[in-house]
Amino acid sequence: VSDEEAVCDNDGTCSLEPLIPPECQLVMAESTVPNGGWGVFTLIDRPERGTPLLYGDVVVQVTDLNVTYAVALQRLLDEYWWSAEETGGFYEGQQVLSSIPGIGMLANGLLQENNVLPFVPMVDEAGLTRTESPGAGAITHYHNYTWFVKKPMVAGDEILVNYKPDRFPERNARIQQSPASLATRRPLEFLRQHGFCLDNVKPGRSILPDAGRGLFAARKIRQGSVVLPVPVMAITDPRALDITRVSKGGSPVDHFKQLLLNYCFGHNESSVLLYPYGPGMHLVNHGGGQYANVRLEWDTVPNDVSLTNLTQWQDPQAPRAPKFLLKLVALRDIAVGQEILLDYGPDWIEAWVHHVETWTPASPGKHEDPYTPSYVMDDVVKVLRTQEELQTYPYPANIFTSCFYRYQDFAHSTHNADPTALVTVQWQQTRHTFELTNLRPCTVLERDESKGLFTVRILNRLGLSANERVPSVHIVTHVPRKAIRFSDKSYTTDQHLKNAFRHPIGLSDDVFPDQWKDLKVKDS
Ligand SMILES: C[S@@+](CC[C@H](N)C(=O)[O-])C[C@H]1O[C@@H](n2cnc3c(N)ncnc32)[C@H](O)[C@@H]1O
Repeated sequence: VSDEEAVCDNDGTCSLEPLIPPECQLVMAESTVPNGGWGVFTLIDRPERGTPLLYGDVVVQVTDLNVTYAVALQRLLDEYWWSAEETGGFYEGQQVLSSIPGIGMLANGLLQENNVLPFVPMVDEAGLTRTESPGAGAITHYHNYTWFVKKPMVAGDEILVNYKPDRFPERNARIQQSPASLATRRPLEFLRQHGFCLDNVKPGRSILPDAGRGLFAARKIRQGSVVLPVPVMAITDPRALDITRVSKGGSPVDHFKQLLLNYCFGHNESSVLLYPYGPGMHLVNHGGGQYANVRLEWDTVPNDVSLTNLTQWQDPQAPRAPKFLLKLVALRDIAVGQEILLDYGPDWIEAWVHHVETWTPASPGKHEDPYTPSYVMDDVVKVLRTQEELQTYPYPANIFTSCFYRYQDFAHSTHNADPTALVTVQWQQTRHTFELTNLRPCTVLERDESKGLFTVRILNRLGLSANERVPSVHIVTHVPRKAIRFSDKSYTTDQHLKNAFRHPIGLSDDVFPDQWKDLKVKDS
């Protein structure tokens, strides 16, 4: 097998280029974990703890999954999704799951053997405000979820993330939990020959109006070469991404689509959606005609997989789904810093044009009660208001305050047999205090201006485990400003806007497998 392929210049001159650019530092290749599917490997030594592995992942928050049709994404649910406790998405809805389609989905895990650790995602609307942009609510606000080296690695090592045993019972049952006997390193020659480079690109703010973030070339990319591998996972019924909100009386009040739909591939003659995973693809925007500089093509063609088989693979008991691998290929030379653009196809363009023509901005709200996202409040509000002050000077109705507080660190010392007793403790920072799972609603009772410290009342939120729930009135003193944040109330962020754009990316007719075109009108 050759590790070189012909790459051609615009004038038609062809030369042999290695498949992996010599500067490449991270690749996707077959995992060393038995039944592990794809894995991620470093091509360089990484001796320093705390250094970033790659650019950060986007996180897509999925709220209140449709229970009737969720079976159509059973594989994703069982094997690939993370708890919103990890990503801070828990306030988005009543039940929230986080998809981390970059390293979070691609890398494998071996219980405590992880060599990378993620740090909190950034959250912002990438300039697409609900009062100005038809793109508002069409992109995820959660991004730059970066994985950092936890244990020094040498070139060839597989990247392993931490799957908590209770998080992926199905996946953990599938993979062997015997790290001592497992070699999690591959020879560099193998990785260079069979791997796909993951760091040809990097994220940035798109050059296109209303598009949000985008993906850019991190090095010169030659015409015909692979920009990114794009493994995909099938969602066998698009209704799995329908959200039906039910009124208190029990009747449906709202039909809406999950934001995740905008990150899927689809075809108008098929009910199958393909959800890409691995870093990068989620940030590739649409550029039509001459603006497109990449196309998608199959690396591993799923020709022998019928729609029936595809549906059966959703069953967690069925053998592992076959690898469906697309790749983004450069249509021409792409210079460093150029945005990577893919033609999303005529259906997407038509839907977007219609959306822009019919879109109306969200009303800015009542004068005294304007909408302001929590991250803007965190930037601008320096003096936090007490409960008493809020009576006269309320915050915008869409936000509330949250505190980083790990009750289990104090539960022992504050235990009181009387569940109605008032308990007061002094805030202390422990090793895990600033993990997002410890963010919980709180109200500010007092402010000590001179010391910049606050006294707060700690409250409970959905999703907290029993040992994290405060039983009674729980007051914490000496809380620093950095431990208090603004949070958005459930269902108020842009991804819940009723007029937000929803449409999958179109896979072209020749790429979308014929055997999955179940909606195709048959020639008589
Ligand atoms: C796969 S995402 C691309 C990444 C996205 N821009 C982000 O910031 O997360 C697809 C969504 O990006 C936006 N988008 C992509 N191309 C666009 C374009 N040419 N013009 C406007 N919006 C675009 C649309 O909201 C679309 O549904």
